Amino acid sequence: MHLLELLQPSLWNLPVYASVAYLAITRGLPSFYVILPRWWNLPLYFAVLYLGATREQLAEHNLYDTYLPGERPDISCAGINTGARTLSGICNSLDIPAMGAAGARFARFVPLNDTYGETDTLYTPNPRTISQNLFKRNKFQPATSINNLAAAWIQFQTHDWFSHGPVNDPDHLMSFPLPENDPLRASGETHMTVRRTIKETHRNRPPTYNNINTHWWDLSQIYGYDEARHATLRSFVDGKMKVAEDGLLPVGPDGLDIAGYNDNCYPAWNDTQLYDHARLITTALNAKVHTVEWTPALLQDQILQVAMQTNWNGLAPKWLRFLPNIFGQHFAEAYYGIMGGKPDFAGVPFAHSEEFISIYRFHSLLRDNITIRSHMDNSETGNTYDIPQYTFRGAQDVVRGNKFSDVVYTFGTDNPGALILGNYPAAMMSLNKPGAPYTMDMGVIDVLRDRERGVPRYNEFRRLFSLIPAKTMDDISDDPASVAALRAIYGEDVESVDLLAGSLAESPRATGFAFSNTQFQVFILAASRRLMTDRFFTTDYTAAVYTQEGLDWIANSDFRAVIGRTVPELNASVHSVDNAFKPWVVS
Ligand code: HEM
Repeated sequence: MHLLELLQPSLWNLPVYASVAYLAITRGLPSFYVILPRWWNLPLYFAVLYLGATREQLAEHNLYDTYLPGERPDISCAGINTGARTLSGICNSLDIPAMGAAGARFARFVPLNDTYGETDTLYTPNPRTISQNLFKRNKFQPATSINNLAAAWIQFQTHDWFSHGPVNDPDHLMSFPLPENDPLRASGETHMTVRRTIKETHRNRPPTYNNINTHWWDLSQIYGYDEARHATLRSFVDGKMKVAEDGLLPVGPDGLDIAGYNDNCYPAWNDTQLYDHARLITTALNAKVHTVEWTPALLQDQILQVAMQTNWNGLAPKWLRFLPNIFGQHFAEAYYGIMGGKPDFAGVPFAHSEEFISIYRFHSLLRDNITIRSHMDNSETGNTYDIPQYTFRGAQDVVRGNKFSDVVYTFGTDNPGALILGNYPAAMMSLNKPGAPYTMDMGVIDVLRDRERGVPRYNEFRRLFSLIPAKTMDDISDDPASVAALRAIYGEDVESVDLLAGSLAESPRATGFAFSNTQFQVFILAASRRLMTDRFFTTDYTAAVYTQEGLDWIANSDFRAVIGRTVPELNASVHSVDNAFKPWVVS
């Protein structure tokens, strides 16, 4: 039996302070690390320290490189402008130039031996039953603490961080029988088939998967990550990206957006210099908005507010920042903030991981429909879009068929869906993606991808992330209906609960948290790491590289300012809240 399981019954019930004392003693005081259920009940600064200690613990136990020594491509940075982000992400690290580049393998946050894809259990329990009986939304349940911009924002970020590629493997399929009572059987279908993810296989170790995007937080979803694509995005005048005549993103022949950016105050600079600096500055501002605004909106707790501000700005007040650091790297990260500090790889090259992707399976955020309302008086304009109408090429109809200010206002005042069981939009379960060979049940696909890629199921995942595993279904959730729903699928077999199912069911959650504590554990590790490992957020976060104007621009902007600048009509609405991702006060 695992040590954590032995501890569980007493820990779950003991008051939190007794748990701290008990675990500090049993684990040995020097590490200061304790696994705390309900850590959010700790006093503010104790909780922040606890999160810091957790991050160190996770960095020690949960980082696994998928490259063996000598396997990374040998790349030279000679002749490359290392003062700017490269398109493909090479030469961010000057020591390991191929680190984090487009096409590099995903890393893992769990030991490699635990990452063999599932075989015997791949279709058990039946993914379609999980999708239809456990995930599917009957009635929309809103996440009332955030607005729909928060949902749009996170999909935008994930498209920067990772992609397994637009096309899956046509030669390797996953296929399983539809449940007996499945409505699809009425049309003669007996099985559901999904293409496998394209992978690399290796002798005597698990397969690996490649990120076709760069791993760096570099806005590659806007700027592109290969020459051919990039050439179509740039205007090559004054460092600007292309925008359409109406000021919106240009549209490609496939009916999908192409991205853009503007602004210029250095007239002597050529197009490339302007472009390189604009990209650095915009990218850092994007990272700041995510760190100190999006995250505290999703995780509305004062502890997170302080923790995320600490990541970006550090705990030290301005007038005490001159003090030299005599305590080392970890102290510096907390005292001065990560930005502009020394890089910290925790001994493992940076890459996003499969486990990181899995915790962002947030499709339940999506609304069944978007009803556009006027930013002038909140009245409905008469245009409503359901999921098939607002996704893929349909997004153009929403953005171009309405006043842009009304669209952004609607997103600012609508809630997305809550990340709980029974709230996954039904339309996402019969999704027709342009070019895809079959209709997709995204609930099925979310489950199958994790099983296929060897992301551990919920309970094992918790163990591997130093969390106390559930002993019975009742330990997963305080909500009897959620527990009953899990039992109806998984019986008493708590080990078979899928990661997404357990995460959506999990409660209690930290005060104000939109997602589970299990997902949050991954978040603690990944959110800091993508800043700490990036040269342009650490060593080279300087006026010499960014310009002082650039650093000031980042320091003085927030997402409300970005929206107010871009859509001035919304300046008042967006400033009706202290965080642009919280529901705006209606006009
Ligand atoms: C606008 C509506 C959306 C549509 C149409 C959509 C569609 C898709 C599709 C087609 C896939 C790939 C399926 C496959 O593996 O074969 C996918 C994957 C994924 N989606 Fe969405 N999605 C949407 C919104 C979101 C949102 C709001 C999030 C929030 C974070 C999200 C997170 C993810 C993640 C994490 C993956 C896995 C990516 C990977 O395996 O590389 N999606 N989605």
